[in-house]
Amino acid sequence: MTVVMDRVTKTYAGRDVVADLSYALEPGQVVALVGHNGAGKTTQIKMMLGLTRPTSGQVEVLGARAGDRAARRALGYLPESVQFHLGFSGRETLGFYARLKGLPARGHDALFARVGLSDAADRPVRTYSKGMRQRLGLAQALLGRPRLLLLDEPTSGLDPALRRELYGIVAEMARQGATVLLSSHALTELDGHAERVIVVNRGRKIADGTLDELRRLAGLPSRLRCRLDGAPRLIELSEAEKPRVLRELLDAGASEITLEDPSLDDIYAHFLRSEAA
Ligand SMILES: Nc1ncnc2c1ncn2[C@@H]1O[C@H](COP(=O)(O)OP(=O)(O)OP(=O)(O)O)[C@@H](O)[C@H]1O
Repeated sequence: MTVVMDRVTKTYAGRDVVADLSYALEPGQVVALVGHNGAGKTTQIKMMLGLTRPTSGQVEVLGARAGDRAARRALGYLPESVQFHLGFSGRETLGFYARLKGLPARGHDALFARVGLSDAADRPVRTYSKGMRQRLGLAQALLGRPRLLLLDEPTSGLDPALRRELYGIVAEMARQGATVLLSSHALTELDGHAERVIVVNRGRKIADGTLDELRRLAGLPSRLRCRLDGAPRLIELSEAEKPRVLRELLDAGASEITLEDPSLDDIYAHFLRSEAA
């Protein structure tokens, strides 16, 4: 296991911002930690980094207690908002972080190429767009080929092309055996990018599984629209009813049939609702 959270609670000013939370992350997994603002995602990441200790429970990273030297060196972290020295070039910035990780300051051309910054490496960060700064942040997180990559809201504010690229890099890291944990506000954009989703609300885990499993668990109906006898029809139907209803509609001569599965936002809202109930 890359990460083991074992009955972890973190209390700030008498309030549990992470409450009795347990899960384990495996090598090669891309896992999304999904929850509203204040759900406790960053606090969990901070405990994995060893920046703060759990009030109770254990956080284990790569077989050691979170924050131990060996675990820290095998970790890559991209904070939610990256701030760099604007006067440094990209290359100087990466060199600085490499030294902090105990790596040589130079010789990171492959990393610049990987994040698409080869041509800008020697320009000051001041001249970088938001997307370019995020790429530099990602390059910093990838230094030293981490076995655990923690990305806090990595796609917020990114355009779709850059988002796709980021997910491409994430998939490649996972193929090479790294565990990637991404935190996110929304399920929607994770479709196809995270094989497992952990939904947290007010510090508690309320769902954990693949998107298909969460879809099944939520059991929300799909919406079928069609035209039957000249009139538009809208039918809500469960997964199990789909084949029968479709057959009957086709037999009855329905046309313009479209089937809309519940969106990931619907599923997310369902879990939040069921927790509040
Ligand atoms: N050092 C701290 N002292 C007191 N309260 C804190 C501290 N750090 C976080 N909190 C509180 O803990 C709760 C969880 O915060 P956290 O940053 O983990 O949430 P999050 O899910 O990452 O949210 P966001 O998406 O806004 O980053 C919030 O209510 C926050 O105000």
